[in-house]
Amino acid sequence: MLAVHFGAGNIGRGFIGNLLFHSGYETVFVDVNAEIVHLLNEKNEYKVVLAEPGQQEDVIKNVRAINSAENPDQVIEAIAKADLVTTAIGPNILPLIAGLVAEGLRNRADQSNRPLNIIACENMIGGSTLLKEKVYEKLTKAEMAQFDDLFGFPDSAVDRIVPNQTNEDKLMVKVEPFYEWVVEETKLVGEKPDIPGITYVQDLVPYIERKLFTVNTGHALAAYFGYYYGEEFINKAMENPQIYELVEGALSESGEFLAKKYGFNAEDHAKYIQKILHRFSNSHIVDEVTRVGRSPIRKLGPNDRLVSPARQYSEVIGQEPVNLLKGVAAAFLYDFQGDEEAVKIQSTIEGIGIDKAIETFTHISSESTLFQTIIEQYKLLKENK
Ligand SMILES: NC(=O)c1ccc[n+]([C@@H]2O[C@H](COP(=O)([O-])OP(=O)(O)OC[C@H]3O[C@@H](n4cnc5c(N)ncnc54)[C@H](O)[C@@H]3O)[C@@H](O)[C@H]2O)c1
Ligand SMILES: O=P(O)(O)OC[C@@H](O)[C@@H](O)[C@H](O)[C@H](O)CO
Repeated sequence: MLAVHFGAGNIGRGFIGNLLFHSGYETVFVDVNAEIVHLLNEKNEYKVVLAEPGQQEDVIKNVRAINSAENPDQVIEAIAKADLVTTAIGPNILPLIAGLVAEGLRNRADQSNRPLNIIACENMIGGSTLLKEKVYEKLTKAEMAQFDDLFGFPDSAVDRIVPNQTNEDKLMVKVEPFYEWVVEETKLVGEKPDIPGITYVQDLVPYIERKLFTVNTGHALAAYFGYYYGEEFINKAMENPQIYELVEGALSESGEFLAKKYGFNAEDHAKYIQKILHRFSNSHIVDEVTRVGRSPIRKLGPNDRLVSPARQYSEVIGQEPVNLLKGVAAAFLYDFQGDEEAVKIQSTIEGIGIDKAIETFTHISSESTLFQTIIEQYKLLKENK
């Protein structure tokens, strides 16, 4: 069985490639990082190490790679032969691979009627759905009908903390022991991929909201407040009682609306939150606040981990969240110069002021009380910096 996976980065090698190997797949990674592509083709294997006492090592074999910037034709050929296509490249990159995916699927449909599933494993609501939309923008009406029959784009939620790697062995990936991969069964075509480790569900929305608005919401607060208080790493930030309290407070707020909206058992959700706080504090993982806080424009988007739970909390619970809005305010103070989006937010604030910047990035109306609280919190944090 052949899997084509876009993105041989942290989660691609550290999680998806790992599960694919143990499920019997040969994996072809598609990436634009020439060094990683070269090394994967030279070694055809890499190590995954568990970040825990004992540091258990796993060797992932049967892998190779294609540089899509240099050899797009090889990617098109690989998609024609694949039994599964997955991605872990980042939400902002999905539109950029749509043309190549469309070409690959078109070429495949010309040769056979074999169905194929394309699963985006990104931290966003509706990642595969977005990729499908972008692929369909490249198609004729007749091709769309043909693709509807042949190709499935089930959404998914993936959870495993994989920090940026600083190992001498450039292919090796250190990962946390925990993992979860949930895939929407109803949008699959053909046979269900037999991958132990995937949980298939009928409706993905509760699962992706639970993951994004707990793991990633808490992570974002730890990153933005960690940065604010001068911490370099997430586990160190979690040692600061002020940050811990803010993160735990935000998770209890998002948990309140999630439990009410989806009927989650409150006790189980409280355990889920405690487990996540424990994962953030893992001393065997060195995870920079700047990785976790990366792309703040994306993270401040109306459907992402800060604004969506804040808005939904106020709608479902009927009150304003405190900690979630502090998280939004802290993101507006994130001025890391190595992050293009952070630089853009700061120059926008300078250019049009914080009020207009909040409206621009969060789409929260300046009429709303949420908006006023974000401004107040932003000013307080700025004054006390
Ligand atoms: N790292 C984690 O803890 C984690 C966990 C769950 C989900 N995710 C999600 O997985 C996705 C990837 O995150 P990551 O941490 O692995 O990032 P990463 O930067 O380590 O990996 C992304 C990879 O995509 C490659 N890439 C960039 N443009 C490309 C293109 N046009 N075609 C092919 N490859 C391209 C990059 O070279 C890189 O190797 C993101 O959506 C992230 O939110 C990450
Ligand atoms: O990947 P991002 O930028 O959406 O979010 C950063 C981290 O919160 C994220 O990568 C987590 O480590 C991951 O989602 C854990 O499953």
